[in-house]
Amino acid sequence: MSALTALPAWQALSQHRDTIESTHLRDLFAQDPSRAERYQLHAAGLFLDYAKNRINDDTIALLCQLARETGVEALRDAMFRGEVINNTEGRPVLHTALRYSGEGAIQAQGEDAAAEVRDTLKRMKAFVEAIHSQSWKGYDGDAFTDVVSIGIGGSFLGPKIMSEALRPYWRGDLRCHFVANIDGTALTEKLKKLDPKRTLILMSSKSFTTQETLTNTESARQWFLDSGAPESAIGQHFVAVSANVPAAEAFGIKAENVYPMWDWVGGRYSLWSAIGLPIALLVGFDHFEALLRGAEAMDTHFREAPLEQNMPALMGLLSLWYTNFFNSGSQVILTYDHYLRGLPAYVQQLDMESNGKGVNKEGEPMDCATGPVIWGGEGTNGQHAYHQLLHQGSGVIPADFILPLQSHNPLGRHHAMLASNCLAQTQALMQGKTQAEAEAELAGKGLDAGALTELARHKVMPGNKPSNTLLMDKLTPHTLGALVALYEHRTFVQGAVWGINSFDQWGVELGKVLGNAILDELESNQPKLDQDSSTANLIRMFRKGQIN
Ligand SMILES: O=P(O)(O)OC[C@H]1O[C@](O)(CO)[C@@H](O)[C@@H]1O
Repeated sequence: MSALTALPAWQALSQHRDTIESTHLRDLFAQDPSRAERYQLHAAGLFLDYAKNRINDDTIALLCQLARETGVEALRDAMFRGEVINNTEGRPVLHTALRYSGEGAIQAQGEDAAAEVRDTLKRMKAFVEAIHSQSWKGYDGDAFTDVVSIGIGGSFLGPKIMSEALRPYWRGDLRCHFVANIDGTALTEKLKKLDPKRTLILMSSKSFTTQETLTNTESARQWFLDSGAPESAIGQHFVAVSANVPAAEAFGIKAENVYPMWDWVGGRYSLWSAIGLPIALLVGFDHFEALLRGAEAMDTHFREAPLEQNMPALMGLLSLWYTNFFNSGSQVILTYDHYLRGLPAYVQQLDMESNGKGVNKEGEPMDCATGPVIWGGEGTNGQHAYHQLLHQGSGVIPADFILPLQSHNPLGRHHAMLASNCLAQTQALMQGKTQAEAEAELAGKGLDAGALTELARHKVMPGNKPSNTLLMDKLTPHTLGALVALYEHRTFVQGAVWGINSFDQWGVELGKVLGNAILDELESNQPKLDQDSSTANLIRMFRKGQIN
């Protein structure tokens, strides 16, 4: 047993689970009419109803005790102070500094991170306004109409998904096209519709070493030059965001066109930095700042609210409750808003790259599960597909339902219908359907008693399936910022309890190294194949371009 699973709170939760297991959620609601009032929270413009979780007051008390025994609050405070909590890379973790609007300093290994952020925001603002006012134009005097944003992972998902989420706020004078994959089709399909004279290429790579991003940018440069643009025009059309300014300059991007990133911001936490420039270009700098303020409001709440009333802490602890005490290997995020359809993929990267770890900070193997599989999609589409498994599958898959109360596109009864589906799903998962209810539904349909009982068995839904419901008045830059920061901190809380480093990603680095070695073999004519027999055979086929 590890120090973690031996903790008094962990042990108490293991026993408490049996108490909870013996009571159906439906009965918990029946026994306590005030349940919804007791298990709800407001923070930073968001409302969380967590009453449909398999919990009682003891569960919350024990989960908060576990957080205290594992030092979650101390680690949180150390993160905000800029201490080196990413121990394997020797770095502070300061994405919260990116949205800090105070005047004070935040020390990050001898630098004032807050001052650097303020300077960068000023530069970003000037850049965005120059493009919008058309004081910065293409080399032939044309205003920019299109931006191609090249980046991958955290340098892609945040800007893309948040831009989609803020579509109602787009200015309308610029389009943005996101290219991440090394698959040449991705870039080719985007570029073939664009006019190089009116296109700005925005390349985002914290490390400036990522194969996909470097290769896509090189190909975009070639496309630009092949169109007849002079080499001297590169400076007007290519901008980069990177923590590696010398490498960006060596690549041919002018120093004044390189916007900084810092080692103390993880890629998957970086949309608040210059990595978010595509968002600012699409919605304008005021809305980008509102996004930062929403995140900052959630930071303040996370920092100040006691654990029992702390939205990210409670969501993180509830997630851990199911992962570690109910063996739920996955969790689903269901957004009832078309603009938020990308959020599950965003949280998937955020959570799985952060908490997909098998050893703790000391490098010792974990003896309990860590990061669950995160997946999801937009309602109501999923109701006609994978919700079947949520309702009648054999495991427990906790769900987060997210619903803005007002639509940006009020259209007849659409929004009420959308909301009714969202609420009905949370209710159906919680209540389920008993054998008696299923039989009552079938009565009068002309079935004999045996057939009726048998068919009813297929219609039984166990219920007792937990969910959170997150509401906001409307999806705005502010509420979106708060929502994303909520998931960031929820991820942090789980990693802190598990005692893992949520801020490195050695697993994804392995693929990069092996990929380069195999690339050399694919492009070589030498028969030498220093690979296992399966990989060697696949390489041979690629060299031939034929499967036979
Ligand atoms: O911004 P970079 O350095 O190009 O990295 C892109 C992405 O690659 C990763 O390192 C892993 O593939 C992510 O963490 C990161 O967001």
